[in-house]
Amino acid sequence: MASSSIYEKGKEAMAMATSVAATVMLVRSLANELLPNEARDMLSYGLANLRARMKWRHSFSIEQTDGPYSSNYLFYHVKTYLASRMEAVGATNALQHLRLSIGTMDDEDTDKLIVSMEEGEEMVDVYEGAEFRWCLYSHDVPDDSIISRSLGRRGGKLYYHVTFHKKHKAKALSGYIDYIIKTAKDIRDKERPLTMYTNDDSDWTPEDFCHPSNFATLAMNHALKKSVIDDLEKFITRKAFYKRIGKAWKRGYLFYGPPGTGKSSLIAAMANYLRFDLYYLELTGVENNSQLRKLLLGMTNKSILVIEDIDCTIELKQRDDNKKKPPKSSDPSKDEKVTLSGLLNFVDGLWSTTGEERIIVFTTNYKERLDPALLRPGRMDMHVHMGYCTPEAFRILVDNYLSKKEVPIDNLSKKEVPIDNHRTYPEIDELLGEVAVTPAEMAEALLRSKEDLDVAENALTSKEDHDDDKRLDVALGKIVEFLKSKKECANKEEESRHKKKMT
Ligand SMILES: Nc1ncnc2c1ncn2[C@@H]1O[C@H](COP(=O)(O)OP(=O)(O)OP(=O)(O)O)[C@@H](O)[C@H]1O
Repeated sequence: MASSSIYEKGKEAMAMATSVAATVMLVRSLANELLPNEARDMLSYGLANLRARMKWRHSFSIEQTDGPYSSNYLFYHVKTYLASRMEAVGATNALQHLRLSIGTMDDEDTDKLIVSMEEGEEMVDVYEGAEFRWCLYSHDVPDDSIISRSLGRRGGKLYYHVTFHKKHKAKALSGYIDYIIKTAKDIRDKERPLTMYTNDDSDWTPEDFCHPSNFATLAMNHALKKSVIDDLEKFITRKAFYKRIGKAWKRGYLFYGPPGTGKSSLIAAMANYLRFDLYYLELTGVENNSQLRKLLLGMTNKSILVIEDIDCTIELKQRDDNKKKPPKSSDPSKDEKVTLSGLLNFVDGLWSTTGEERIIVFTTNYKERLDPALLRPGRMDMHVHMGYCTPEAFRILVDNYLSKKEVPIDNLSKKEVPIDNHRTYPEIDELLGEVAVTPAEMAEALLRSKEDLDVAENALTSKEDHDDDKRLDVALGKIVEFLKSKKECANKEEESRHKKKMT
């Protein structure tokens, strides 16, 4: 009985489903026959739109106000972030597929070309697998428009509207916005001009820092350069680690080597790479610990403290030797003379309370003259030897000074083609093994031969005379001559030293 009743109900349901399906098909074919094409298109567009609205249901806006930058903080961070996303896709792609445009920044004091979103344009950004649809609107949309009605009247000039799937609401409000702010801050940090400070008694004097040195142009062995970059990278990403182990978030470097080997250039490259300001501390000019304390506290975070030529600060070494003598005043921190090891202890104490990243760099031409206390583990984390010009470093200098050919890397920038090989290289490599030439001397020789070439080329008229290979032959030929004459001088000096010894 029961089974026959289930069978009957199943039959009824089948009949009902068949009739509904038949009705739907009938309505669809009637609609297809009776409705004009435009109406059919509108219907399907409306349905698609409705489906999209259901899917992209959640949204919010970030608006620009008439106030200063600080009150537009989030708006400009979003602007910077979206511009970088567009640049990441490539300007041409962006123009074609996302309808984005290239314009000048109108809200900041710069005429730098940037890719930015224009009013009414739309772009999709993907964060951790979630899609976020961004659009830029202006408050001038009429009050009765769909946008105004759905979003409410906007008080500012422009606003970004972002739409996303409802399931990504939590991700949008926490992770995504934080990510946008962090990315934009990093970009702005990179674009921020750097400052170099020097000390005058107990005050810092600022100056614009625009040293062109960077890791690409720095002539040093690749493996050593990479180890410095890796160390910096590791350091700046380890805030939590330093906090956990209760140590000041600082890193100490000692750069040593003969004059002209690039110690100052390496410091400049580090500052440009990290976008850190530089504080050049002239220790001999600091009277006592209270002045030193004031200077150290006056430093901003994300900065590099540089103390150059510490081997020359003999006075400080003597102070170190005499430091066992008791201070005159009852408050030792006030008039006690500054010493190198005292400085390091001071730095440790003061910087451990700031919780921000700081770097300290010492340079010396004579590492062997340094107080062993300075060299012991834990004082300077990395010792970097800057040496005489090697064949590897020489090739970097040749690229810096003589490379002329350029190839486009994208639509906005070009890269110079490296000069990987030349018939003079084996001879030059051999000579570099025999004579000690600093990168500074080599850079000067390359500059001289480039200038000579430029003068000679300006006097030429025929096209073939500008041949790049011939240019290189002449320039590198001069470098061979320069190295040979250096070798001759060195041999003569050696001979006369030898003669003096014999007599
Ligand atoms: N390794 C290098 N790579 C590129 N250029 C270099 C290098 N070393 C020196 N130069 C060139 O020589 C100039 C002087 O070098 P720099 O001041 O960096 O050397 P230094 O080792 O700091 O010298 P010093 O000990 O006398 O202060 C630089 O401005 C740069 O043009």
